[in-house]
Amino acid sequence: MLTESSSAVDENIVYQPEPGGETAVYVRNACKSFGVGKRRATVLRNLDMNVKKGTIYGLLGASGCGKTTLLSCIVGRRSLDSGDVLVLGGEPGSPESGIPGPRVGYMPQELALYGDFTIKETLEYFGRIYNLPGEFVKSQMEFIFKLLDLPPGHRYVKTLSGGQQRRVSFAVALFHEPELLILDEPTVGVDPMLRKSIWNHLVRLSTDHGRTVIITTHYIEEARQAGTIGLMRSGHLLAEETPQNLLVNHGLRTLEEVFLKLSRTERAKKHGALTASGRAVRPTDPSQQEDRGHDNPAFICTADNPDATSIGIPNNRTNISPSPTSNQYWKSSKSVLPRANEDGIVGLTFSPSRENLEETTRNRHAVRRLYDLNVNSPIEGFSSAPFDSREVISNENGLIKTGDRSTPSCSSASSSCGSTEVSKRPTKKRGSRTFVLSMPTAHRTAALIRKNFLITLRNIGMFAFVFLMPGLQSTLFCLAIGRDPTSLKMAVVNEELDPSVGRVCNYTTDCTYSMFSCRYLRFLDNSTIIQVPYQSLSDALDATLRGTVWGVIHFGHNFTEELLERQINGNAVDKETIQASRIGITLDWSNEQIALTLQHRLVGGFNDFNRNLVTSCDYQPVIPSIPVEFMDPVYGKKNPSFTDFMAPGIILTIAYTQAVSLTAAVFINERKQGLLDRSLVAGVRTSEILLAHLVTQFTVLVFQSSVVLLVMLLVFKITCQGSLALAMFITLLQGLCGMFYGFVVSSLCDQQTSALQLSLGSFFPNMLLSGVLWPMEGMSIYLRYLSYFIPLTHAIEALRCIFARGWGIDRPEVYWGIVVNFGWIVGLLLVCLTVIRVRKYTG
Ligand SMILES: Nc1ncnc2c1ncn2[C@@H]1O[C@H](COP(=O)(O)OP(=O)(O)OP(=O)(O)O)[C@@H](O)[C@H]1O
Repeated sequence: MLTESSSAVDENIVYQPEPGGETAVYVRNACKSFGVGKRRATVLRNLDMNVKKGTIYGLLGASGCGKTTLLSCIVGRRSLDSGDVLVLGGEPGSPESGIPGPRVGYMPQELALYGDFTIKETLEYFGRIYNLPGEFVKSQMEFIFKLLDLPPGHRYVKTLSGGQQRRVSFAVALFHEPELLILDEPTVGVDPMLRKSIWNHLVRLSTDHGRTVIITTHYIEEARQAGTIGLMRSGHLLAEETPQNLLVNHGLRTLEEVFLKLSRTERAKKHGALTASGRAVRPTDPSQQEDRGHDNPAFICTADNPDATSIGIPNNRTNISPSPTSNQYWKSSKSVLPRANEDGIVGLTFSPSRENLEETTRNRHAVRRLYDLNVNSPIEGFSSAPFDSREVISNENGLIKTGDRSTPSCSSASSSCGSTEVSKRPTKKRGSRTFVLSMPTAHRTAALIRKNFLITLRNIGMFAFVFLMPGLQSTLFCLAIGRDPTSLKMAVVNEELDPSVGRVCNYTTDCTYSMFSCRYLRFLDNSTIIQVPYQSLSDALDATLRGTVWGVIHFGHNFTEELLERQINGNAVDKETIQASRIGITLDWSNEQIALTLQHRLVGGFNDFNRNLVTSCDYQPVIPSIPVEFMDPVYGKKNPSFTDFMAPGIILTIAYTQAVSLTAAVFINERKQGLLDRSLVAGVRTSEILLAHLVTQFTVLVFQSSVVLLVMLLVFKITCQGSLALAMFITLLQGLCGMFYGFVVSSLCDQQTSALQLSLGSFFPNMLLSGVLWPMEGMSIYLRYLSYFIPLTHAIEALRCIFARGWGIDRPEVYWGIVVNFGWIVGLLLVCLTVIRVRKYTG
């Protein structure tokens, strides 16, 4: 373990570069653009960088000049459009390099910490990721807490101040004592005293322990303690020198003055070049140039000999850092022999002709061997990776060229770095080296699972969403959906009533033929219909128009007599009698469900009244019924509830949407906060992240599905005729399908808002077309075909068959629900992996 007392460090210690150092990070002709078409902005343009092992490299430059982009390419989180990066002897992502893995400590610009972790838990988490021994973790924690003056370990990260949080983030990068530290602005928000102590520690790490540090900072003067300084502007380095050399060579007192001078000189050169070439002179305000996407024609790099291509290789044995401003590359057209120039660069130049093809290929191998000797790769059998990018390119004419490394290759025509033919990376399949779904390791997967559970349980919002929401949703569904409406006011206009002649309501149940209106009203369900008496039909209709009541029940003056007449004389009665014997009902049909309920109750009430009357008069109760009888149903109940119909769809929708939103939220949050990048750079694999989330999500799903089924089946007595285990299995599968859709959403969206839009945008078509709300048989035939392609449709049908019909897995309706769900899971996983892969190489 590194200790603070390992070297007596003066507060104003200045780093002296170690002679004969090896290369830790090597960047050549790095080009990187963002966006497409007119919005394409070139951020790195033919950038060269050489970081020697055991040194501190201060990367300085104005905001937006591309520092973070460069670091993200170095740590393998982004890919260059063209050019090469070697880290600790290999391309980031290749097995030869230290990235991803414990050889590198990365502090991203974002905080990249879990707010719901304590400081101690944060360090322990990364200790588990790196598989550090417990004793080491303990002692290292003591040391780091002292060194960085961290608050007590039990404090939650989210409760710390901004500066304290950055120190914790810095502690994470230092914790496992990596060979290479990559720190993106570690001293922002840190007080001057602590800043000094951080720098002193970095110096100690490099001088006493041979660690390499790349650090970006806005505080230019603090970088005096660095061994080398790279002054960056508009995507390339203005200078790469020791601070002392920069000050002495330019005869200035501060690095800030040197930076300004170099910037002005470059601007003047560009200005001159542009004016001399007769082209329009662009504004020379540096800020304008920084922000314009750096597509300044002044960066156009032209080859001395456009027909020739050349390769420049650092010769570390001579230990001279190539400076992009100096004549760093040696060139000689038509030569095929490697030669070293005065800057220690070994160069080869090839003529790209058909005849030279064989020779060219031979020379490539020669160069590779030379490179192996010169780069001091610690890896035996150093792969062809560094040279693949320079490999021969077969163009459409069958001609072969090598990538031109001796001359900057920013494109002139398209203003885009690396867009010329020679600077493309043709033969190497970049994806194959970095995107491998390799086998997960136990320690990292366990650390990730533990972290997932801790976050879920600690965050109150998350906890409520995960554990309380499904129960609440299903309870609300059962309480709010499918129940019959109650307390519906109906106006009753009973002209039969006339107390002056003794026509009052009696409550007889005998075979009495009087006041049938009152007798009928007694059979109306009081919980559904509230009878409100009105004196006149016009008043009652007026009340309906005003929305005071849902309709009117009207009895004529001689209702009882006319009804008897109609029943006794049957077909012989006249039209007037028929009209006077009817109960006139006028309903407000603006609400179909309410009107249907009233209709059902009013007709049912008449049937009950009729049955009661004929029974009391000793007739057969079936006499007044229509001669159509519904026998016992084959499946389901005679009086089915709409809740029963909707329940399967709601259960699956809850499982699906919960999984989508949880997965998308977790991943977008992690990526936005830089947590995903930090974990991936630390060596966590995509397969481990997926597996850990799968385990966490599956556990959550089992809980959620159990709660939903419990609430629906046990508390609200939703009918389930079939196997509960099968129902549970389909519900879990649907949840997994939602989880994989959540992966797709999170891989496509960078922001929570766009994820929300995508999730909600797909939620409604899913819900409307899958038959949750209405039978699919009610849809047009074309829409029905579309709905078969929705993940919920078959699963809902399967669950309905289990619930209502008690069918098992032997039925096609049930097993199709399972098969289609599996298909969706596989399909969504493939989409997600493709999106991640595409975005890695375009972002
Ligand atoms: N994903 C992206 N898509 C489009 N443009 C991007 C993206 N990432 C960075 N950029 C642009 O690239 C340029 C360089 O950004 P970068 O973050 O590398 O700058 P920087 O030097 O680190 O700045 P700072 O010191 O402020 O952090 C900026 O103009 C930025 O807007």
